[in-house]
Amino acid sequence: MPTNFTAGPVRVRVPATSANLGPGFDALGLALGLYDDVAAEVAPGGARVTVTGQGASELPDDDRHLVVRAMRATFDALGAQPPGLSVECVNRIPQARGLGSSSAAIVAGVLLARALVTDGGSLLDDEAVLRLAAEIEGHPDNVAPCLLGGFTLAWSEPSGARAVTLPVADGVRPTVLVPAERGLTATARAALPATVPHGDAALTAGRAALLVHALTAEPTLLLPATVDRLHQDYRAPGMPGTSSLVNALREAGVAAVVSGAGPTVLALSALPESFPVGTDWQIWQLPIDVSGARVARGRLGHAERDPVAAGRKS
Ligand SMILES: Nc1ncnc2c1ncn2[C@@H]1O[C@H](COP(=O)(O)OP(=O)(O)OP(=O)(O)O)[C@@H](O)[C@H]1O
Ligand SMILES: N[C@@H](CCO)C(=O)O
Repeated sequence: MPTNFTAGPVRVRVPATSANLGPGFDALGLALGLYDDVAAEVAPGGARVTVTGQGASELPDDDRHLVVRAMRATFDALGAQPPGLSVECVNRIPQARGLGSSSAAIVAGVLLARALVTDGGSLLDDEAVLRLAAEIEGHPDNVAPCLLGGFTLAWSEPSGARAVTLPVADGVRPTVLVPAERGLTATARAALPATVPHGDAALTAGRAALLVHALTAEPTLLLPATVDRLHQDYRAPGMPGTSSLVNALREAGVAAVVSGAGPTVLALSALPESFPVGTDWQIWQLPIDVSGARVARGRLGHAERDPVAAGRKS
C-alpha cells in the first residue's frame, strides 16, 4: 500500500472523442484535436475545483465534480486517499453534446490521481487505467480513444475493458457540427430498446466491419460503412434537428453520423462547399488526435490556460 504522494502539481491534456461512428455502438471511437487541460495537487483538506471555459458557471466546485470523483475512485484503487485536492480545469470540450466530455474528465481524473501517488505507474498500469476509466464511464468507446489517441476499437471482457488502436487512412477529415442544445448520454441510452430485429443487428455488424476497412484503408467506402440500425433511429425523436441534418448530409453524399450519444453531428468526409447547415450549428474541422492523454509535471502554463481551442478551425 502506498502512503506517499508526489510533491507538487501534475497536469494532463485530454482530447475530445467521438464514439460509435455510426455502426460501432459502444465499440468504435475517434480522438479529436480539441482538448481540456486539468491540473491537480494534494491539499490539506476537502476538494476545491476551479473551472474556466466550458461549464465554468455550472459544474460543481467540490467533491461532486467528475474529475474529483474519478480521482477519488483511483486513489481508492491505489489504497491511498489524500486529505484534500486542489484542481484547476480549463475546458474546451462542450459538455453533454456527444464529444466525450465526461470521458475526458474521467480519464483526466484517473491519470492525475495515478501521477500524484508515488510509484502510481507501477501500481496501476495503462491497461488498468483503461479498465478503471471504462468502469467509471460505463462503456469503453470514449475513454479508449481519449487515453490512446487515434481510431480505437474497444471491447469488454469479464476482466474489464480492452482496446486496440488502428491507423487512419489519409483523406479522413472529421468535421463536427455542434448544436447549442445538450443531450445527456443517460437519457439517450434510456431511449434504446432491449432487443433489436436480427436483420438490423446483422446489417449493422457487417457495416461496422466495413467501417474498420473504410477508415483504415479505403475512405471512399465511408458512406455505406457508416450505416447504423442499432441506436440512431431510436434516439432521433429526442434530437430531431440532429437526425434531419445527418439525413440531409448523407443524401448529399457525406458520411455523417450522430457523434456519441448526440446531439453533435460528425462528418467523416468533406461537406460540399455550399451545403446549407444553418446558423444553429457551430462547424469545427478538427484534426485526429494521435497522442491521446498526455501527463506532465507542474501547473497549467500560459498555453494550457488559453481558452481558444488549439487545432480548431471554424
Ligand atoms: N469537464 C468536466 N468536468 C466535470 N464534469 C463534467 C465534465 N464534462 C462532463 N461532465 C459531466 O458529464 C456530463 C455530460 O456527460 P455525458 O456523458 O452525458 O455527455 P458527453 O460525455 O459530453 O457526451 P458523449 O458521452 O455522448 O460523448 C455533464 O453534464 C457533467 O455532469
Ligand atoms: N456508446 C455511447 C457513447 C456515448 O457516451 C452511447 O452511444 O451511448
